[in-house]
Amino acid sequence: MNANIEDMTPDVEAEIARVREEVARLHGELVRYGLVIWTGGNVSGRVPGTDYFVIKPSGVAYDDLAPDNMILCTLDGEVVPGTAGSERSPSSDTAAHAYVYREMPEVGGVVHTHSTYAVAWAARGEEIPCVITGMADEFGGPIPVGPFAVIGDDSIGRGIVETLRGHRSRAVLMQNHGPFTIGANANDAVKAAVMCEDVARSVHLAMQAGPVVPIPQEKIDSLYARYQNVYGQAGDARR
Ligand SMILES: O=C(CO)[C@@H](O)[C@@H](O)COP(=O)(O)O
Repeated sequence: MNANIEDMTPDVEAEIARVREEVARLHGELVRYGLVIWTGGNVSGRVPGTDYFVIKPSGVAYDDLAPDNMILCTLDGEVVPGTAGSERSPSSDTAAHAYVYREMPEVGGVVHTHSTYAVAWAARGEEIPCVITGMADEFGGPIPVGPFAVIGDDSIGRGIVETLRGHRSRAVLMQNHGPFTIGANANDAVKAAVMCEDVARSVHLAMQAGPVVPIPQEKIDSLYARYQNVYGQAGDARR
């Protein structure tokens, strides 16, 4: 894997700069939607057409995140030396994000949060059943639970990939930990994190008051197909 900054073309440098800006800015969306407490969450974005991704430094306050302190990594999860931000330690979940990018080439963004309701489902090790139309739209079925995995190596990444590969859901609740989401790009993965917490909260509240009503599978399928293919504006990127 080429990690030599001297070999980067101006086009690659421009893409890295774009992804640095996007990833830094999207951490603000985690705060805006109330998905993170203190520094407990991270966003990364693949640099399209390269073997790099950008992720935040570990344990740095969200207010202090900026394009130049985002960290450029190879798909092996190694920091690219000599690049902006490389003097800092990358996110604790860097190996997990790297594993997902290596194993799922269609994924362009990965997000992790400790959002309250999704973490509560993860603590119970219980998947979120698909009982509201907004969930059928976005996730096409239940949000599954992934295995318990230690933090710091690629165990979490392996759990994410084994749970989400071939699954409609772009969110997984890693047991006893919390949600990880994937997307076509970092913005798409942040959207999945926002929607995951929203449905985790709604379904949790519904279940406190009594049994929930299942949606027939064929209705879930048609809601999912409509939302993925028709919803929004004709010119919009669907994913
Ligand atoms: O989940 C954990 C640790 O439990 C981490 O992802 C979270 O605290 C964020 O860590 P980073 O600041 O990204 O290193």
